[in-house]
Amino acid sequence: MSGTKDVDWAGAADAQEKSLIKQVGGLEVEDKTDEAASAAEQSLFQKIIRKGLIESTHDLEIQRKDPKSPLFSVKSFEALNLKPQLLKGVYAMGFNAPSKIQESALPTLLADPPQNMIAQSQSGTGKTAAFVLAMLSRVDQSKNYPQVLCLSPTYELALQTGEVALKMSQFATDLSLRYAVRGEEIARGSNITDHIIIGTPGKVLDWGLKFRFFDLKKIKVFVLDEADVMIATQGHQDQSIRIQKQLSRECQILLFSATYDSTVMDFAENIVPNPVIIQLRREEETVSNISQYWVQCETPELKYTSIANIYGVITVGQAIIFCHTRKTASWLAEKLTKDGHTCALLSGELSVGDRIGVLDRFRDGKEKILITTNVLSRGIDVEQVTIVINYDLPVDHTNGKADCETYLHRIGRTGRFGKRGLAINLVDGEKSMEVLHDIESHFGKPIVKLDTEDVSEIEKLQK
Ligand SMILES: Nc1ncnc2c1ncn2[C@@H]1O[C@H](COP(=O)(O)OP(=O)(O)OP(=O)(O)O)[C@@H](O)[C@H]1O
Repeated sequence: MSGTKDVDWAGAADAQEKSLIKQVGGLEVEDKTDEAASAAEQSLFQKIIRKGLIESTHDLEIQRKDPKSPLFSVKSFEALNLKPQLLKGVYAMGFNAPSKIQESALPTLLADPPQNMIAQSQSGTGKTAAFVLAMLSRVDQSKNYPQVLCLSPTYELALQTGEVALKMSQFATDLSLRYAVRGEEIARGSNITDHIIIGTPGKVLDWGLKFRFFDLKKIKVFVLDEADVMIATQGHQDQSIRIQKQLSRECQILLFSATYDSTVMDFAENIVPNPVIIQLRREEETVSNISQYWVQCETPELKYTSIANIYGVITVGQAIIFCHTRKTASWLAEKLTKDGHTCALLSGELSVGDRIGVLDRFRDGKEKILITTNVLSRGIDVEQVTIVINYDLPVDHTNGKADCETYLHRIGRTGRFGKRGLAINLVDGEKSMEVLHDIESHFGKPIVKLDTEDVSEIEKLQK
């Protein structure tokens, strides 16, 4: 899948540069965190930057409503009795064997009589591929009306799912798909003849209920994708429920989510009657292979000096620096660039396409330092990052307390795949010292003080 080719990176950098010059008048830190990237944008960004399947060694938890029904899982796609064209499509996508969640979900997804399902596993574990395969398998091509309906939270996410469906059905040429998203129009009084509809809740409601372009009662499979993102959008929850109420009692209802908090669960149980629930626990991340340090520096200037000192002494592969606000991030990028470092700046005001462009350049090693706000702490996977610097420690913006989960996500960007990584935290006062102590006691691993004025101390970092 592309998404990077149209990116005008230089243009984006120029635009950032201009806004940076406009914005940055002094050193005072703007009290605005970078929350601009919505849940849907984050999800899209992660999907696009992901290079493949995230393998998990963690166990699945499966709850069945019917304890008598045997639970089985498959180790191969052949065992699923798929239509030959679909099996061919799956292999053409480079899938050799089902992923962990697919092993257990697919037999249930394809079972007869159909069963409802709620499935949760972290982003990238193969959920989309699983439900798309179920969607495609249930279509009866001899009937020219919509039989499968998939709701996505946004236009872009709907298109992503559609692309997977198109690839997987590349050999099933008589299967057709239609997007129900903004910009797609149909003449009044028409009937949709495509087998599959993928769309956003508002448009689907219009097409199905208001204009009756298709019959919701004839839908055999109803998929709610990215339920966690869906409920984060005002109105989507109600629209989804209104659609669900129109479906026949036999319709198979499937709900997928990357997270599993109580709001998602409440929504899921409200909309999916009598489901099989499959959960893949998130891989525990640890800080065990990351050396953590902290540096006392009371002012932004001193924070800058300590970064410069570290760079002056040791050879750093690639680094990510996390700031609390866009303004600080812009200021730091400008200052480091002036001092001859090649830096990239990534923050929430960039479009998803521009963010991908910045990240691609960093991955290719065109810049050695990536400065960012929280936008990036999840989902990025750059193998060569050897050092993470918390220019500002992560705090929960609602109460100002240590945000340990974000800390783990941030420093988890280094020391991946068992390699040793380095995390340096800049502490600029009592408040951030408190935050540091909270993080230290949360993970139960010491964060060691580092004097960046002392060359021999910095040299030790490399050993
Ligand atoms: N069985 C498989 N073998 C190899 N690669 C796979 C397999 N299933 C999915 N993939 C690939 O792994 C990546 C992640 O899969 P997918 O998008 O289905 O995950 P997801 O759990 O739906 O993620 P999200 O929650 O972000 O929607 C994709 O690039 C997909 O092509």
